[in-house]
Amino acid sequence: MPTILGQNQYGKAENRVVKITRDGATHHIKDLNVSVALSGDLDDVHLTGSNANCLPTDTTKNTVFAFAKEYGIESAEQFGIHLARHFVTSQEPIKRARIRIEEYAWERIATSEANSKFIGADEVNHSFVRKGQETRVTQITYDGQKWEVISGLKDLVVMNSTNSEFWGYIKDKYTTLQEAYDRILATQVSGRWRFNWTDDDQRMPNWERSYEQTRRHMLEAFAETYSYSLQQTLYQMATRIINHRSEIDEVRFSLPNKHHFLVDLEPFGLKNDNEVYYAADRMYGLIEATVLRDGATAQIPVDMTNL
Ligand SMILES: O=c1[nH]c(=O)c2[nH]c(=O)[nH]c2[nH]1
Repeated sequence: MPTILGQNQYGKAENRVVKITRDGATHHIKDLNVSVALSGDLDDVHLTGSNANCLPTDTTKNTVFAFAKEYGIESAEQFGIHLARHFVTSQEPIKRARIRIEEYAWERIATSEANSKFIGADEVNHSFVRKGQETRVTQITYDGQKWEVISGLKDLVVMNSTNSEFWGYIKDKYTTLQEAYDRILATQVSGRWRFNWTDDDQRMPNWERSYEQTRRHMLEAFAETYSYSLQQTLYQMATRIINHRSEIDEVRFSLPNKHHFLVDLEPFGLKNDNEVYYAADRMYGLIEATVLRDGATAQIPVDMTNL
Protein backbone atom coordinates (compact mmCIF):
# COMPACT_ATOMS: atom_id res chain seq x y z
CA MET A 1 0.00 0.00 0.00
CA PRO A 2 1.37 3.45 -0.87
CA THR A 3 1.82 5.77 2.05
CA ILE A 4 2.06 9.51 2.20
CA LEU A 5 4.38 11.46 4.44
CA GLY A 6 2.38 13.90 6.51
CA GLN A 7 3.42 16.68 8.84
CA ASN A 8 7.00 16.36 9.98
CA GLN A 9 9.44 18.43 11.94
CA TYR A 10 12.74 17.90 13.68
CA GLY A 11 15.37 19.65 15.73
CA LYS A 12 17.12 19.50 19.08
CA ALA A 13 14.73 19.80 22.01
CA GLU A 14 15.50 21.14 25.48
CA ASN A 15 18.80 22.88 25.01
CA ARG A 16 19.53 24.09 28.51
CA VAL A 17 21.52 27.24 27.99
CA VAL A 18 22.66 29.42 30.86
CA LYS A 19 24.22 32.77 30.02
CA ILE A 20 26.05 34.73 32.69
CA THR A 21 26.66 38.38 31.93
CA ARG A 22 29.32 39.91 34.15
CA ASP A 23 28.85 43.57 34.87
CA GLY A 24 31.85 43.95 37.18
CA ALA A 25 30.96 42.10 40.37
CA THR A 26 27.28 42.11 39.47
CA HIS A 27 26.26 39.07 37.49
CA HIS A 28 23.08 38.64 35.48
CA ILE A 29 21.63 35.24 34.59
CA LYS A 30 19.52 34.11 31.67
CA ASP A 31 18.49 30.49 32.07
CA LEU A 32 16.55 29.03 29.16
CA ASN A 33 15.30 25.71 27.91
CA VAL A 34 15.24 26.08 24.12
CA SER A 35 13.57 23.61 21.77
CA VAL A 36 14.07 23.87 18.04
CA ALA A 37 11.68 22.30 15.50
CA LEU A 38 12.40 22.77 11.80
CA SER A 39 10.36 21.79 8.75
CA GLY A 40 10.58 22.30 5.01
CA ASP A 41 11.73 20.31 2.00
CA LEU A 42 12.52 17.22 3.97
CA ASP A 43 10.62 14.57 2.04
CA ASP A 44 13.81 13.02 0.66
CA VAL A 45 15.27 12.66 4.11
CA HIS A 46 12.33 10.49 5.06
CA LEU A 47 11.73 8.76 1.75
CA THR A 48 15.08 8.20 0.03
CA GLY A 49 17.75 8.32 2.70
CA SER A 50 19.31 11.43 1.21
CA ASN A 51 20.31 13.88 3.91
CA ALA A 52 21.19 16.65 1.50
CA ASN A 53 18.48 18.90 2.90
CA CYS A 54 19.02 17.96 6.53
CA LEU A 55 20.61 20.46 8.88
CA PRO A 56 21.69 18.17 11.74
CA THR A 57 19.89 18.57 15.05
CA ASP A 58 23.37 18.73 16.53
CA THR A 59 23.97 21.89 14.52
CA THR A 60 20.74 23.44 15.78
CA LYS A 61 21.97 22.77 19.31
CA ASN A 62 25.36 24.37 18.60
CA THR A 63 23.62 27.38 17.08
CA VAL A 64 21.65 27.96 20.27
CA PHE A 65 24.82 28.02 22.38
CA ALA A 66 26.84 30.02 19.87
CA PHE A 67 24.08 32.65 19.54
CA ALA A 68 24.00 33.02 23.33
CA LYS A 69 27.63 34.07 23.17
CA GLU A 70 27.59 36.05 19.91
CA TYR A 71 24.39 38.02 20.41
CA GLY A 72 23.58 37.56 24.09
CA ILE A 73 20.14 36.81 25.46
CA GLU A 74 18.22 40.01 25.90
CA SER A 75 14.90 38.24 26.26
CA ALA A 76 13.54 34.82 25.37
CA GLU A 77 11.45 36.43 22.60
CA GLN A 78 14.37 38.28 21.03
CA PHE A 79 16.54 35.15 21.25
CA GLY A 80 13.84 32.94 19.71
CA ILE A 81 13.13 35.38 16.89
CA HIS A 82 16.81 35.57 16.10
CA LEU A 83 17.17 31.79 15.99
CA ALA A 84 14.03 31.22 13.93
CA ARG A 85 15.05 33.84 11.39
CA HIS A 86 18.53 32.34 11.16
CA PHE A 87 17.33 28.81 10.40
CA VAL A 88 14.78 29.89 7.80
CA THR A 89 16.93 32.47 6.00
CA SER A 90 20.28 30.66 6.07
CA GLN A 91 19.18 27.21 4.83
CA GLU A 92 17.16 27.05 1.65
CA PRO A 93 15.35 23.75 2.41
CA ILE A 94 14.25 24.96 5.84
CA LYS A 95 10.94 26.78 5.38
CA ARG A 96 9.66 27.00 8.90
CA ALA A 97 11.23 27.13 12.34
CA ARG A 98 9.43 26.84 15.61
CA ILE A 99 11.43 27.83 18.68
CA ARG A 100 9.92 27.10 22.04
CA ILE A 101 11.55 28.57 25.10
CA GLU A 102 10.94 28.14 28.79
CA GLU A 103 12.67 30.68 30.96
CA TYR A 104 13.59 30.00 34.57
CA ALA A 105 13.60 33.17 36.64
CA TRP A 106 16.20 33.85 39.31
CA GLU A 107 16.17 36.34 42.18
CA ARG A 108 19.18 37.61 44.06
CA ILE A 109 19.72 36.25 47.53
CA ALA A 110 19.48 39.24 49.85
CA THR A 111 21.86 38.56 52.70
CA SER A 112 21.70 40.67 55.82
CA GLU A 113 25.39 41.41 55.42
CA ALA A 114 24.78 42.69 51.92
CA ASN A 115 21.74 44.65 53.04
CA SER A 116 23.66 46.24 55.85
CA LYS A 117 26.21 47.45 53.31
CA PHE A 118 23.39 48.42 50.90
CA ILE A 119 22.89 46.76 47.56
CA GLY A 120 26.17 46.43 45.76
CA ALA A 121 27.83 44.30 48.40
CA ASP A 122 29.56 41.37 46.78
CA GLU A 123 27.52 38.56 48.29
CA VAL A 124 24.28 39.65 46.76
CA ASN A 125 25.71 40.04 43.27
CA HIS A 126 26.41 36.48 42.31
CA SER A 127 24.03 34.46 44.47
CA PHE A 128 20.60 33.57 43.20
CA VAL A 129 17.54 31.65 44.25
CA ARG A 130 15.23 30.36 41.55
CA LYS A 131 11.77 31.88 41.57
CA GLY A 132 8.89 29.69 42.52
CA GLN A 133 8.25 28.52 46.02
CA GLU A 134 9.93 25.54 47.51
CA THR A 135 7.83 22.86 49.20
CA ARG A 136 7.86 23.05 52.98
CA VAL A 137 7.60 19.69 54.74
CA THR A 138 7.23 18.39 58.27
CA GLN A 139 6.98 15.03 60.02
CA ILE A 140 5.57 14.70 63.54
CA THR A 141 5.92 11.51 65.56
CA TYR A 142 4.35 10.95 68.99
CA ASP A 143 4.43 7.76 71.06
CA GLY A 144 2.24 9.03 73.90
CA GLN A 145 5.23 10.43 75.74
CA LYS A 146 7.77 11.91 73.41
CA TRP A 147 7.43 14.08 70.38
CA GLU A 148 9.74 14.19 67.44
CA VAL A 149 9.35 17.08 65.00
CA ILE A 150 11.42 17.08 61.83
CA SER A 151 10.76 19.89 59.37
CA GLY A 152 12.42 21.03 56.20
CA LEU A 153 12.04 21.90 52.59
CA LYS A 154 12.67 20.55 49.14
CA ASP A 155 13.05 21.94 45.63
CA LEU A 156 14.69 25.20 46.59
CA VAL A 157 17.08 25.89 43.71
CA VAL A 158 20.08 28.15 44.32
CA MET A 159 23.10 29.21 42.31
CA ASN A 160 26.39 31.01 42.85
CA SER A 161 27.81 32.25 39.56
CA THR A 162 31.27 32.61 41.09
CA ASN A 163 33.20 32.03 44.36
CA SER A 164 33.25 28.28 43.78
CA GLU A 165 36.33 26.17 43.04
CA PHE A 166 36.97 22.43 42.93
CA TRP A 167 40.53 21.12 42.72
CA GLY A 168 43.09 19.08 44.61
CA TYR A 169 40.99 15.93 44.44
CA ILE A 170 42.21 12.35 43.92
CA LYS A 171 43.27 11.60 40.36
CA ASP A 172 43.33 7.97 39.25
CA LYS A 173 43.45 6.45 35.78
CA TYR A 174 39.73 7.13 35.27
CA THR A 175 39.85 10.80 36.28
CA THR A 176 39.22 13.22 33.43
CA LEU A 177 37.64 16.11 35.36
CA GLN A 178 39.53 19.37 34.92
CA GLU A 179 40.27 21.36 38.04
CA ALA A 180 38.01 24.38 38.36
CA TYR A 181 39.08 27.69 39.84
CA ASP A 182 35.91 29.60 39.04
CA ARG A 183 32.84 27.52 38.42
CA ILE A 184 29.08 27.78 38.85
CA LEU A 185 27.76 26.11 41.98
CA ALA A 186 24.08 25.23 41.79
CA THR A 187 21.90 22.87 43.75
CA GLN A 188 18.32 21.99 44.47
CA VAL A 189 18.20 21.99 48.24
CA SER A 190 16.43 19.25 50.14
CA GLY A 191 16.95 19.69 53.86
CA ARG A 192 15.47 18.49 57.14
CA TRP A 193 16.00 19.83 60.61
CA ARG A 194 15.06 18.24 63.90
CA PHE A 195 13.67 20.30 66.73
CA ASN A 196 14.78 19.62 70.28
CA TRP A 197 11.21 20.14 71.50
CA THR A 198 10.17 16.66 72.72
CA ASP A 199 7.78 17.25 75.57
CA ASP A 200 4.38 18.93 76.13
CA ASP A 201 5.80 20.64 79.19
CA GLN A 202 8.44 22.44 77.16
CA ARG A 203 7.74 25.78 75.55
CA MET A 204 7.02 25.25 71.88
CA PRO A 205 9.08 27.01 69.22
CA ASN A 206 7.30 29.55 67.02
CA TRP A 207 7.18 27.21 64.04
CA GLU A 208 6.48 29.88 61.42
CA ARG A 209 9.25 32.16 62.51
CA SER A 210 11.61 29.23 62.92
CA TYR A 211 11.03 28.18 59.31
CA GLU A 212 11.57 31.68 57.93
CA GLN A 213 14.76 32.23 59.91
CA THR A 214 16.16 28.77 59.20
CA ARG A 215 15.60 29.27 55.50
CA ARG A 216 17.22 32.70 55.67
CA HIS A 217 20.33 31.47 57.51
CA MET A 218 20.66 28.58 55.10
CA LEU A 219 20.48 30.89 52.06
CA GLU A 220 22.85 33.39 53.58
CA ALA A 221 25.41 30.69 54.28
CA PHE A 222 25.07 29.45 50.71
CA ALA A 223 25.61 32.95 49.36
CA GLU A 224 28.45 33.93 51.68
CA THR A 225 30.55 30.77 51.63
CA TYR A 226 33.53 30.86 49.29
CA SER A 227 33.30 27.24 48.28
CA TYR A 228 35.96 24.61 47.57
CA SER A 229 33.34 21.86 47.29
CA LEU A 230 29.59 21.44 47.62
CA GLN A 231 30.38 19.32 50.70
CA GLN A 232 31.99 22.35 52.34
CA THR A 233 29.04 24.59 51.42
CA LEU A 234 26.62 22.00 52.83
CA TYR A 235 28.49 21.95 56.14
CA GLN A 236 28.42 25.75 56.32
CA MET A 237 24.68 25.89 55.59
CA ALA A 238 23.88 23.38 58.32
CA THR A 239 26.28 24.88 60.83
CA ARG A 240 24.82 28.34 60.31
CA ILE A 241 21.39 26.98 61.17
CA ILE A 242 22.54 25.19 64.32
CA ASN A 243 24.52 28.23 65.49
CA HIS A 244 21.57 30.60 65.04
CA ARG A 245 18.56 28.47 65.91
CA SER A 246 18.68 27.09 69.43
CA GLU A 247 15.50 25.06 68.82
CA ILE A 248 17.28 22.90 66.21
CA ASP A 249 19.80 20.18 67.12
CA GLU A 250 20.26 18.30 63.87
CA VAL A 251 20.27 19.22 60.19
CA ARG A 252 20.54 16.93 57.20
CA PHE A 253 20.94 18.02 53.59
CA SER A 254 20.75 16.20 50.30
CA LEU A 255 22.26 18.43 47.64
CA PRO A 256 22.41 17.42 43.99
CA ASN A 257 25.30 19.16 42.27
CA LYS A 258 23.52 20.71 39.30
CA HIS A 259 26.45 20.74 36.92
CA HIS A 260 26.95 23.63 34.54
CA PHE A 261 29.49 22.79 31.85
CA LEU A 262 31.24 25.48 29.86
CA VAL A 263 30.30 25.04 26.22
CA ASP A 264 33.24 24.74 23.82
CA LEU A 265 32.66 27.55 21.32
CA GLU A 266 36.15 27.40 19.75
CA PRO A 267 34.91 25.42 16.72
CA PHE A 268 32.78 28.48 15.88
CA GLY A 269 35.69 30.89 16.39
CA LEU A 270 34.19 32.18 19.64
CA LYS A 271 35.86 32.50 23.01
CA ASN A 272 33.79 31.35 25.96
CA ASP A 273 34.96 33.54 28.80
CA ASN A 274 32.92 31.76 31.50
CA GLU A 275 29.72 33.06 29.93
CA VAL A 276 27.78 30.29 28.20
CA TYR A 277 27.00 27.08 30.06
CA TYR A 278 25.15 23.90 29.39
CA ALA A 279 22.97 23.06 32.40
CA ALA A 280 22.96 19.28 32.66
CA ASP A 281 20.03 17.73 34.48
CA ARG A 282 21.70 14.32 34.82
CA MET A 283 23.89 12.65 35.85
CA TYR A 284 24.54 14.70 38.95
CA GLY A 285 26.76 14.48 41.97
CA LEU A 286 24.70 13.89 45.10
CA ILE A 287 26.18 15.29 48.29
CA GLU A 288 24.51 14.35 51.57
CA ALA A 289 25.42 14.86 55.20
CA THR A 290 24.05 15.32 58.71
CA VAL A 291 25.36 18.03 61.01
CA LEU A 292 24.65 17.81 64.73
CA ARG A 293 24.79 20.14 67.69
CA ASP A 294 27.61 18.93 69.95
CA GLY A 295 26.14 16.24 72.20
CA ALA A 296 23.04 15.59 70.07
CA THR A 297 22.35 12.18 68.55
CA ALA A 298 21.44 11.65 64.90
CA GLN A 299 17.75 10.82 64.39
CA ILE A 300 16.89 12.14 60.93
CA PRO A 301 16.76 9.03 58.71
CA VAL A 302 19.56 8.88 56.15
CA ASP A 303 17.26 8.64 53.15
CA MET A 304 14.59 11.07 54.37
CA THR A 305 16.08 14.06 52.57
CA ASN A 306 16.14 12.15 49.34
CA LEU A 307 12.37 11.71 48.97
O1 LIG B 1 31.73 20.07 44.94
C1 LIG B 1 32.03 19.00 44.40
N1 LIG B 1 32.22 17.88 45.14
C2 LIG B 1 32.58 16.68 44.62
O2 LIG B 1 32.75 15.68 45.35
C3 LIG B 1 32.71 16.61 43.22
N2 LIG B 1 33.02 15.60 42.36
C4 LIG B 1 32.99 16.11 41.11
O3 LIG B 1 33.23 15.46 40.07
N3 LIG B 1 32.69 17.43 41.15
C5 LIG B 1 32.51 17.77 42.44
N4 LIG B 1 32.16 18.94 43.04
